[in-house]
Amino acid sequence: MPRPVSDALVFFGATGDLAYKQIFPALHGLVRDEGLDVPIIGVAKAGWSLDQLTARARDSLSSHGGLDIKSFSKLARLLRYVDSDYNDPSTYVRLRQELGEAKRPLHYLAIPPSLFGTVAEGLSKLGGTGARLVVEKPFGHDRESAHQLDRILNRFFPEENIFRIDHYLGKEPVQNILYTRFSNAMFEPIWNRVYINSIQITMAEGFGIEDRGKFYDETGAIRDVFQNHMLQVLASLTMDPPTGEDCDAIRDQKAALLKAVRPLNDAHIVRGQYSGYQSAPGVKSGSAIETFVAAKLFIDSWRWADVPIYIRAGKALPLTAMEIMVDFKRPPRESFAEVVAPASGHLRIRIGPDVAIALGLRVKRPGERMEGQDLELILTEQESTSMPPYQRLLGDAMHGVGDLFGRQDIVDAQWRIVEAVLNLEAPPIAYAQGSWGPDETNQLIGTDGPWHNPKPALPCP
Ligand SMILES: NC(=O)C1=CN([C@@H]2O[C@H](COP(=O)(O)OP(=O)(O)OC[C@H]3O[C@@H](n4cnc5c(N)ncnc54)[C@H](OP(=O)(O)O)[C@@H]3O)[C@@H](O)[C@H]2O)C=CC1
Ligand SMILES: O=C1O[C@H](COP(=O)(O)O)[C@@H](O)[C@H](O)[C@H]1O
Repeated sequence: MPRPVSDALVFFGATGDLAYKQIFPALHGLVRDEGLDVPIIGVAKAGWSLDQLTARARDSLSSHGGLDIKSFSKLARLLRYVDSDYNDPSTYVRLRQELGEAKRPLHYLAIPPSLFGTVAEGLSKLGGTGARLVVEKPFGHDRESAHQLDRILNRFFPEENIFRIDHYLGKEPVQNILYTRFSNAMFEPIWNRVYINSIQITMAEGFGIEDRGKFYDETGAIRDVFQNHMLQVLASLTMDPPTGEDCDAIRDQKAALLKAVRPLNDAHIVRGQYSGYQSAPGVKSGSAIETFVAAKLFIDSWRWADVPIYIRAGKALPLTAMEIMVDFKRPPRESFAEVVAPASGHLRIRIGPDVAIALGLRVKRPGERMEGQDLELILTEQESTSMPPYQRLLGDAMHGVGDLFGRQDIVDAQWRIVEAVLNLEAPPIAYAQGSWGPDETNQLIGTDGPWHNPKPALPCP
């Protein structure tokens, strides 16, 4: 049965980094492509006016995603602003006034996670039924606080109206991992411990924490991207095929997979902090927050037993790119008496900034001798021109469609994996900005290495 469409969109965190980089472009896209025509209300406490918020939206579009004058004027007409502290009860009274006739608003919490509970409680006093709540990651600060947060949210919102957003699930190339695996019968027979040696997933960011010091210094790389984005990508890559077609078919298999991932311990993790991090505004001096994490994981299942999976994510690395490398085993003996480079046979999946799926093969070099070379067959390569993830996900949430959002048991399984490494006593290891993180990551990968370092994006033709 079609669900009613939300009749207003409220976004908390209107002056923040996420709003600037992603939310304004998504709202602009929804107005331009999907005719979004409801009040859009930003809430923050910067002391801004509506004109300042509109100017910020214009600036955001010029730098991220492009400004279409007609759509922007419509967006500007729909835009409202409430400047108030989320801890102040009058914020919600003023919000109710701005909502006017709207009865089924979508509230999007793009704010520090420590405020999710306070805002959800404030919203519950607005009255009416049918309001939806979109909650950003990280969902909670650890496993226990995620349970507590669930209890709070479930007190005020029915489960079907809660949308736990992880924008990686809205990324076209992440959806394509599942699509390619399960739409080509050739992959399933080799997608296991018999044929796969190891897997590497790297999320590299060529920039630091910029002006997000306050948020980041309460969060760190494990909570910011590893517990959510990276483990979601891992689940898409390694889960069993979905059975059934309802919206939980994929999520059920992801939950089963994540529950089989062995929890991390300190022997299987390297935490790093880039030099200079502690002088960023908002960061405490002596901070032990990690800006880099590398981990070795195992999945305790028949399919994946003993296959090491290496995940790395960090800021201030040499470039911005996300790539997966699935390293296939060599044949049981080398028939041509050659020394073959590591990862000669592989599947390389590039998630961003450009997109590619490439099959690495060893083929004969032309000539008289049976001598080979490593080549890549690029299966798909395209510029990322698809719908931006936040546009896709906010559009879905407005329509009450939850397929691409997290679920309570999945979030819990993700926290379970990282729980023991969230508060390690050993401080993070310093690494130079522009390097690939601490040298200790090479010991972590050992003979399963070397690490596959993604290359810069190819220039557009
Ligand atoms: N930035 C990113 O690239 C991404 C961020 N996210 C998630 O989005 C969320 C927000 O992150 P980000 O935008 O980077 O954070 P920022 O610190 O940049 O923004 C926080 C926002 O919350 C507002 N705020 C904080 N405290 C209060 C308060 N007491 N009352 C009113 N407003 C308040 C701030 O308003 P004011 O400026 O007025 O203080 C600001 O608008 C996080 O959960 C993060 O995990 C998810 C994906 C990507
Ligand atoms: O959630 C977050 O994601 C971004 C990276 O997102 P991407 O789509 O650009 O890969 C990261 O920079 C940020 O720290 C984190 O909060």
